Amino acid sequence: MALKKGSEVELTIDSTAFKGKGVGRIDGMAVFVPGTAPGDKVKARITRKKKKFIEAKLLQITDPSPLRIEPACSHANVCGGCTWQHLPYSEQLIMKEQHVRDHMQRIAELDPEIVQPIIGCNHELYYRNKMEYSFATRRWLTEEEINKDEYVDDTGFAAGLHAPGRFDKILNLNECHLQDPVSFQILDFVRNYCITHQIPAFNNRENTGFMRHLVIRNSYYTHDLMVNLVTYKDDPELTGRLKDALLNEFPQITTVVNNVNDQPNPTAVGRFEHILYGPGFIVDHIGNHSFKIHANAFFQTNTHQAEKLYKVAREFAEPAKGGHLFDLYCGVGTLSLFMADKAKKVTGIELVDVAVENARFNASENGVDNVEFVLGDMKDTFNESFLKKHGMPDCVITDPPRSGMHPDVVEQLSRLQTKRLVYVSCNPSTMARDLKILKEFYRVETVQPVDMFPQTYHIEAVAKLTRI
Ligand SMILES: C[S@@+](CC[C@H](N)C(=O)[O-])C[C@H]1O[C@@H](n2cnc3c(N)ncnc32)[C@H](O)[C@@H]1O
Repeated sequence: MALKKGSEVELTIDSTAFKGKGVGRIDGMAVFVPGTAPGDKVKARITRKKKKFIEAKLLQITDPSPLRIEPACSHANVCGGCTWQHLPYSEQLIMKEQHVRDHMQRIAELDPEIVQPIIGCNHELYYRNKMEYSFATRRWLTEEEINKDEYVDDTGFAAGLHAPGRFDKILNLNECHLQDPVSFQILDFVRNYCITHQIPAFNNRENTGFMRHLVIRNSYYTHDLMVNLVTYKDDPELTGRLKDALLNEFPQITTVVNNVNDQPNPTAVGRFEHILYGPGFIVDHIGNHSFKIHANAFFQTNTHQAEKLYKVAREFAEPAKGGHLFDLYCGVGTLSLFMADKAKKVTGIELVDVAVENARFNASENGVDNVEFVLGDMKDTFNESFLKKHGMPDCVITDPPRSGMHPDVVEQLSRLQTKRLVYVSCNPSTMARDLKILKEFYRVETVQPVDMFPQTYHIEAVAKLTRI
């Protein structure tokens, strides 16, 4: 069989790779086919051929895997939000655990046996406390729509989620099952309001238009509900009218904010923010503590499961009892407060100023006085003079973003004389990359996968390291 770009191939999918793609083999060569399940027999077209692997696009499932189930959502096969809805949750968990094992073995070169059985989530749908929807003037057309004979309108106003791997195309959502149902109702209302009142979506090619994103945050325990309108221009009259319409339709909304991002970058974080209604933040709980969360501050998106994750981190940090704990990449101080009662002192570092403000407020609001939070970029802040000023830690918890830790931070941790390091990560590949370096200085004792994101390939994991 000719294995070159454009060739059609037939194969059986036997496993999944990280990022959710199905993997089959032709002549011993791994072929990655997105949208497939182990056991599927498929026809696919080669889109990329590298020395060690091939990427292919699914053309047809000729014999579906017995594992397949009917997805809950009609967008499941084309949406970038959930890519594993065609698999039962029990299978998703098996695959996620295996991915963590594979990463520890292949990238970190660790014994995969250190990976513990995964901790699953009780809620398979509607588990998110935050959704970030986007608007666009052009909507993503599925192949089926493109191949239809009649004309398909792809202009106008689309509101929804990105098509997989595409930042310029938005899948116009008719349903979504990741956050409380009110979240999609608000999206649908804003879309209809904008179309009726001729408020244009942002056009990311020409940098024109108005509506960029809609971010909805709801708290799991207090039922606070925040709507964040992210716009390209600052137009208080227009956003004021939209806010009034929203409050009229959804009286349960507790706060409305407007982030104005007048720069080309696609982020939902504005250059500045207006509070249009309510306090400008929501309050949620993890464990015994309550947390004030502003629109642009990080908060674990699965509140219920975050408590399980933090319990693992707390158990792994055990030797810190009575000692000094560092909470690197601390966000709004959630882990710091979760650990504070067992430490003499906790020092957190965080890049985002409003998150640090929230962290300080959260500490005082919860009556916790043995924590301090430092604003700064980890790679510049976490240095010798920081250690001189704040003292040596007995235990360090690090919870970096998806990209993992900056090499300078890994190097600093390698030098640090701390007994225990607890690494919390939402990306096993960058965690494995960092562990490969850290294992020269620390024994990686155990890795605990915790599923925070059902229906997706994403997986959180916590590693326990002890200084050699
Ligand atoms: C995965 S979150 C973890 C937050 C917190 N531990 C929690 O559980 O809510 C990562 C945090 O790192 C912060 N961050 C990202 N890059 C950073 C950097 N270079 N220096 C310091 N903090 C950073 C983000 O703003 C975010 O709050």
